[in-house]
Amino acid sequence: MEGLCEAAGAQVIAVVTQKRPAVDPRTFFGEGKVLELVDLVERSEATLVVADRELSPAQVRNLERYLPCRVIDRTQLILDIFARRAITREGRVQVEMAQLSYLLPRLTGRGAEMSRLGGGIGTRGPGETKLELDRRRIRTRLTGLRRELEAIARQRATARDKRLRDVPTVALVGYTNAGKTTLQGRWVADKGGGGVVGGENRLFDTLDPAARQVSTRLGHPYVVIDTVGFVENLPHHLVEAFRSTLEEVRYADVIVIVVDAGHAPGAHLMTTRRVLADLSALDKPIITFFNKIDTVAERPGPDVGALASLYGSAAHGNLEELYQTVERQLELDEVRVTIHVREDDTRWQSLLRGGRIEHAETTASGEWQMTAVTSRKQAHLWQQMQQDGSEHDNRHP
Ligand SMILES: Nc1nc2c(ncn2[C@@H]2O[C@H](COP(=O)(O)OP(=O)(O)OP(=O)(O)O)[C@@H](O)[C@H]2O)c(=O)[nH]1
Ligand SMILES: [Mg+2]
Repeated sequence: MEGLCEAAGAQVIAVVTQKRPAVDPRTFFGEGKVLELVDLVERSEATLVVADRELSPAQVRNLERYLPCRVIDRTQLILDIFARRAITREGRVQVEMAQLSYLLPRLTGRGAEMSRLGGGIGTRGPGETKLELDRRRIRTRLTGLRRELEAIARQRATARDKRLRDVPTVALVGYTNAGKTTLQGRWVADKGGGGVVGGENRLFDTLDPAARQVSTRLGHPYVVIDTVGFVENLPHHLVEAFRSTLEEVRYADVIVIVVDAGHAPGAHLMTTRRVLADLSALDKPIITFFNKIDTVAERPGPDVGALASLYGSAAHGNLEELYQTVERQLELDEVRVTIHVREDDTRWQSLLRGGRIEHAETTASGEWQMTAVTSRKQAHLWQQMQQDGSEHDNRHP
């Protein structure tokens, strides 16, 4: 919560917690705690109170009656961060939809309600959102935004179809600030020759999934997709609005969960897996990658070790091992195969798409014997072709 506040540009003065069998339906916190808050706000001259749960509109109103400052909830805070970060049209449309859906049930139809919202955290709207829009106009706007988003989603699906036809995809997912964008940048630098894109040390730095192509040593291409970071209790409106963006994860061939090994790795891994479950993506090949290993004294730390044994395919900060695991999963890793072919049979050339001949000689029976290095997938296709055995089979794998 403190991280989220800082991401929204707020400075955290104090953290107040309360343990209670049930929330007070009127003021969320109990009466004594509210009075304690009033005192704290007055003494510290704080200008904002953020509740780490979703508040009802009535609870916000009642709290603001006591407190000499604005009161917002976790959802509003996250919406605000997203509004600041959204860059592309799709990102902006998604955030605005989420903001308006959040706002809609909170409007009472009286102008006074709306004019109470001044500037500052939790009130920012992207684009031409005007907070004085009434309900009907908000609904009309929502319909328009939904249409626009559908059109963008169609474009995205077309682009994705085109990409999927050609190359397999790896999606980097994980808690916000885990290091996904940085990892993608290094991947591209190590494998694709592209420049490194440095991630920013701030929450929800990436809102728009960026796809970048890399290739294996043998030249087989694949795409690494960076995605929006997860956080626990991601507001429902946001999950809905960002569904088309998150869809990218569902279409990936392999998912790499990036975990900051030095920062609540267990809790963040659970949150990430829960979001993946929501996206029905848990049945995909998943590789858990423990990142920022340099920040933990022991390597790997005891909890990281336990998590790693729980989620078998984990790699500890070793990038080469990660690339290899991913490429093996995509069947793009190198294998060595020995083949026997007649001189006039040229089908073997398809085996070498992106591969190379390591050794060749003529055998006593007049056949060629060759040792080829190629991808597992090509070798597999070659084997199938041999089994099909048709002389005229000139399909290109
Ligand atoms: N010490 C250390 N810091 C790292 C490592 N990888 C990334 N970082 C830092 O962690 C911060 C966050 O990195 P990003 O790559 O932006 O993280 P992200 O997961 O893309 O974050 P969001 O897009 O906000 O979800 C940046 O300041 C990085 O420099 C690492 O291996 N070690
Ligand atoms: Mg990022």
